[in-house]
Amino acid sequence: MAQPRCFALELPGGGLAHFAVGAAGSGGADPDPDPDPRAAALLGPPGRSYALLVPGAPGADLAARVRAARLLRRLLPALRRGPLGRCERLRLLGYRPGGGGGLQRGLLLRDPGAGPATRRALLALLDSCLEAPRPSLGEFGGEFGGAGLRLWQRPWELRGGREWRQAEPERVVAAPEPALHPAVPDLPRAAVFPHREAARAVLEACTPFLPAAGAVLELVDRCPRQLPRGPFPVIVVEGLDATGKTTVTRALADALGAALLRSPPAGLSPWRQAFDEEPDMVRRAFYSLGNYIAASEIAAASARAPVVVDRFWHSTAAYAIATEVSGAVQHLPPARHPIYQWPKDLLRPDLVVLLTVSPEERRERIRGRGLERTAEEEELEASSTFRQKVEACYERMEDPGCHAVDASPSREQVLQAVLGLVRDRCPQLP
Ligand SMILES: Nc1ncnc2c1ncn2[C@@H]1O[C@H](COP(=O)(O)OP(=O)(O)O)[C@@H](O)[C@H]1O
Ligand SMILES: Nc1ccn([C@@H]2O[C@H](COP(=O)(O)OP(=O)(O)O)[C@@H](O)[C@H]2O)c(=O)n1
Repeated sequence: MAQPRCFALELPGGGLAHFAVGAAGSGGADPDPDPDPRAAALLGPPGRSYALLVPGAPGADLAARVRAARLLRRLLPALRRGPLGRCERLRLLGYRPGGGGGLQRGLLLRDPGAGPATRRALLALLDSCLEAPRPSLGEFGGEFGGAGLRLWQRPWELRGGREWRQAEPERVVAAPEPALHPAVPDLPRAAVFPHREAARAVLEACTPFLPAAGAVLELVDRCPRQLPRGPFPVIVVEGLDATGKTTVTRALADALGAALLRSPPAGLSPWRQAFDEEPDMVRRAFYSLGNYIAASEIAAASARAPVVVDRFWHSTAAYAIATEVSGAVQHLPPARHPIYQWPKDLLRPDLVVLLTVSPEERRERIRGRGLERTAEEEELEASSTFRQKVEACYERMEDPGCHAVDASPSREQVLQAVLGLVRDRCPQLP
């Protein structure tokens, strides 16, 4: 019997509901336990739901994983148009219990009207995906019977390469919530790269279709792997957008007579937008390599003076984990998990300051700054769950950890608080 396919469905408001399709998910005493009622409410009548998933690829096949990630990103605009635009979209992750077989990333589309137009639009979307592998499409349904609501899923299959038919229904049953979020084992390959080579390999796989990848690889390959850093301290300032990083780093650099650097470094600015439009896996590889290029500049500068850095590896890791791990804070990898460990081949700062302000103060400062916001900043604004996950990841970082500083007071008070921390933690400062 094929192993059950399990799914993690991100619920409105940030929870997660797990269910299985095919063989009984739990394998427990009752062969057909009904799924989590929160999932059942989103899968069963009166509306109609569809699972649109991009096939996973084994970890080693980077080109296939990049292709799959780009395919899903390419589908998103079409999912906001016509009948599909009227559907509720919820993040859906397909996985095998115990790992293996590659994660399937995608969406659950909930059509409240349960009309045929949605199904037609989805099959037309699949027809437009000419390159292999195509996304998979499963349609959910259910019947009320003596034992209550019985849910099933029927995959759509292309018969003879030209006719879409529905396969036999498979039961939707309960599945136990795994100890770790199903995306966590994949993080070191997909988003939080443990060393330069892991990030480099992703951009290498992009060079056939993304010229910017070749340009960034050229820059990072000029950076020596062994970095003789100087005697002066390296201080990183981290925090959510609009917490005051730019303001604090400038004032701190002035006060210390320090060099002021940032990651990604200015030299990567010509390609940043191109990567921000790529899927998360590619985007995170870009920012990871940006950290290695910035490290080269930091090492050189630390021979001459203290160095202050605006964002570094903690930004890359915190945003990557908070993005990849669906659900809420409780679904993140627990504190002490290795994913929060600083990469062994990346220059390690002497102090990391984490600026924190209340959501209200942050909103006020964003308004005051008046600049347009990136999609990620919009997400931070729209989703308190995402923001809480980023903050929780920052707090779980280790070796070095982040030292939180309340950045709500006046600019001068915040600067004095940071200077006090620097003097405590960087005794080598002249
Ligand atoms: N301590 C502070 N009190 C009030 N406003 C501040 C303070 N620090 C920064 N700001 C303002 O908040 C906005 C965001 O600050 P900025 O330094 O750009 O944050 P970040 O670099 O973290 O996005 C700017 O308009 C800045 O002038
Ligand atoms: N070292 C870094 C810096 C930024 N980033 C990503 O880039 C986003 C915005 O960076 P930014 O420099 O524009 O943010 P601000 O400093 O303008 O607030 C962050 O939220 C991260 O997702 C990263 O992953 N790693």
